[in-house]
Amino acid sequence: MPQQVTIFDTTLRDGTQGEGVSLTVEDKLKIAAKLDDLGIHYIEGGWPGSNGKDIEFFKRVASLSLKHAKVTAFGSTRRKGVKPEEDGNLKAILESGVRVATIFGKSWDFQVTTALQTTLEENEAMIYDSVRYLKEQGLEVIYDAEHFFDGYKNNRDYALGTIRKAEAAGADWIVLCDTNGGSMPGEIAAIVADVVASVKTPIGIHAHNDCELGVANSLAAVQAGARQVQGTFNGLGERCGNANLVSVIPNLQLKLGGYRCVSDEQLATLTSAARYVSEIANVGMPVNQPYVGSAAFAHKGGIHVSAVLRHSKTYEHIEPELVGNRQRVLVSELAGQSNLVFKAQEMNLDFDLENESTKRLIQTIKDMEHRGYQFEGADASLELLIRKAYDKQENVFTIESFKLLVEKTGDNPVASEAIVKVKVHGETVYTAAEGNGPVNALDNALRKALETYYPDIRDIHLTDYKVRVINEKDATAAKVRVLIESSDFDASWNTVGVSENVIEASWEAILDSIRYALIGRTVVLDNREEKHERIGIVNH
Ligand SMILES: CC(=O)SCCNC(=O)CCNC(=O)[C@H](O)C(C)(C)COP(=O)(O)OP(=O)(O)OC[C@H]1O[C@@H](n2cnc3c(N)ncnc32)[C@H](O)[C@@H]1OP(=O)(O)O
Ligand SMILES: CC(=O)C(=O)O
Repeated sequence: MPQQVTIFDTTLRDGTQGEGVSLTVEDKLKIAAKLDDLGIHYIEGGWPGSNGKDIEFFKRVASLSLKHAKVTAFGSTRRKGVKPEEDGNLKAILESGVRVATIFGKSWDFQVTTALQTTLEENEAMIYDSVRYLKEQGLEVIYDAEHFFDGYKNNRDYALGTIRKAEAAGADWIVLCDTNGGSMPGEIAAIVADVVASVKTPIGIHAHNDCELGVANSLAAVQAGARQVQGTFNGLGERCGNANLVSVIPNLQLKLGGYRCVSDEQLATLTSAARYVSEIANVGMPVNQPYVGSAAFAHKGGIHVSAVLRHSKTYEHIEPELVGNRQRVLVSELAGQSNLVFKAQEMNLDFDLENESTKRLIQTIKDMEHRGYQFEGADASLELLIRKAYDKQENVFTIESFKLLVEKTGDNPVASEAIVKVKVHGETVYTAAEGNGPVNALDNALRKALETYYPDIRDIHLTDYKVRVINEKDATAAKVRVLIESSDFDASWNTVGVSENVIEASWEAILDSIRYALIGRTVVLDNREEKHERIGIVNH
């Protein structure tokens, strides 16, 4: 039977102590519901003694009717010299209506005398009284032993004495915190093993990531006998963050063997849950985030791709689907034929990959990347290149010319106007449009020219625009790479343009975006609708 490890998520409390993280009550509720779906056992919703937002969260969270998770409110032990029943923090926890309280107290003698500015005995009494009081009120109590590892290293007897007070008062869990994140896995393992042998209460671990060991230290603690892991999603948290549960969970369940945190079905939603939290928290996830990042199973080197297509195990440590991720192949100057085979299959393109065009296409891609293009983030431009190489391009329009007028008069904002001359289905169309900048004006003028023929174009929007200088040493004469993301109601796609002129680079990316979007769209000619089939497509 696998050993159950309890997962305690503190994204909504410790995670919000991370720089740049600020969650509204709605954000917190959405994240709580997602964590519950994933099978997280405890969700620490916030510190009701700290602010009104957290008080509101606890009022509203009951309406979520969570299926798995217990919601817990955080707070400190009673203030020095204050009775627990008169302590504001403890009162706020009780008033929040939770059935589980998580309170932290000091384990490090130095912290007691320096930060709390009280005596070692009063600190022990603060811990005992607070846990006892909450237990008497009928709550489950998780006791977080702040700075436990630093305290243990400085004064083992005192540190152990503080958690014995929590145990004597009836704590349900004692969680050892590496609050400053400075401990090494070997130290964590040895100290946890000593604690597990010294107290009867189940032990947990709360590790911070200051030495990039939050996950490693959590695993070491579990192997030494801890049965609860506290952490946050995507490692959000103060300074360098907390142990990243998104890595802790699959490591425990898929790697260490013998541990279980959530069901296999729930584990298969890990990637979408991590991405959801990243979206709601508005904190981007690194593409190379283990297990769930978009590059976690992305292969770029031709040799790797060739092997992975023969068997994914050659370059993948797990099947990505176990955590809800997927294999990807990137096409770049490091690509070989295998990268294109994969891409063509992924894009459902039907052409003979054995012919000479494939080799020429790879060379074209390598030459273009040398000139500054980057296709790994521009799948739509890549698809157009592949189609062109195999003569499977739908040339729905050609640009004859464009003109731009950028004018600044007096204190007025700069005005931009574009005129484009486009040949579409044999007809020449002139259009003019204004925009909030020259690129926007061009985009608007092109759409205006095409929308009579392709009414769907109104649903397409430019959703992201990035410019990168690619040979900085030439200053204003440097080349720029423009990456554009566009979307409609169903999908989003990325295109690239490169030039020494930012407008030309943008124009190239816009044209690719619109050309890609119009593949297979319905065209209106003489008030008749004609459905254009996507050519070169295999239907599976
Ligand atoms: C390791 C952790 O992550 S702990 C969590 C840290 N997170 C936060 O602090 C976020 C929320 N905090 C807050 O909103 C505020 O700090 C509050 C409301 C809790 C307290 O605000 P204030 O009353 O203005 O106190 P302030 O923040 O300046 O100082 C902390 C006080 O808490 C006391 N304190 C610190 N730890 C503890 C503890 N474990 N038990 C009891 N008291 C404690 C300090 O001694 C100090 O009190 P003192 O000045 O009487 O000595
Ligand atoms: C309790 C807590 O958040 C810490 O010690 O890091």
